[in-house]
Amino acid sequence: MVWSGHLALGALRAPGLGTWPGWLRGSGPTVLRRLRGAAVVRPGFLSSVEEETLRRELEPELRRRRYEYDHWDAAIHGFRETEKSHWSEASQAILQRVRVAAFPPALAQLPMVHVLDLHQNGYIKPHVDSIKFCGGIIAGLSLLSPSVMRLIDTQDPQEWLELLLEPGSLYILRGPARYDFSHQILRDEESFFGEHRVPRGRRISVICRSFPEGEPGPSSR
Ligand SMILES: O=C(O)CCC(=O)C(=O)O
Ligand SMILES: [Fe+2]
Ligand SMILES: [Mn+2]
Repeated sequence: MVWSGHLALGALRAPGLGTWPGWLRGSGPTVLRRLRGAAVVRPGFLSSVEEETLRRELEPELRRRRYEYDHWDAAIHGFRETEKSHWSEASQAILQRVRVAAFPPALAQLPMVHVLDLHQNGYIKPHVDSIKFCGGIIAGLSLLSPSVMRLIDTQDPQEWLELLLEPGSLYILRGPARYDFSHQILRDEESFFGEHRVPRGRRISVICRSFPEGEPGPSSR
């Protein structure tokens, strides 16, 4: 049995089941309890002006690169990416909002922001971010296309949670959602949230991460 929010007809955004909002659906009450506060989606985190600000800043940098398909063992297929440290003032203000929303004030964060452009036929296979390069918190903005992120318990594949990521949404993975579950972005053919088809177009994500634990943090942050 699948526990989920109840989707309004014709709309992806949905009222929740109890205290669980409709942009999360999972295999059962256990997974919902375990990941409460650990896997978070905030739909409409960005205003349409903010979305456009990020898109316009990123588009010229991304367009210079080619989509990559040929890494047979890589988690991500059909993508181009960049690590970006210099941002316009308007974008810095947006990223600052993300940092405040996702990270406790004292936690060291990676200064470079990861920008990932997934082609409409691109997808991300299940993986857990390497603890060498990423600390305990991952926070991602989604632009352009909706998508479904699926989390699966690495010890028990029957336990899963799906996040509906609309353009302008912010997701946060921490604690068990970051370490005990793999995450993936479904390819277009498999992109459903419950019975609702979520057509996958090109998607840009802007991802902030905390500093790897046990690594010396950057001195001036
Ligand atoms: O595109 C995203 O939101 C997630 C990307 C991801 O999982 C990664 O780069 O490790
Ligand atoms: Fe990842
Ligand atoms: Mn990556």
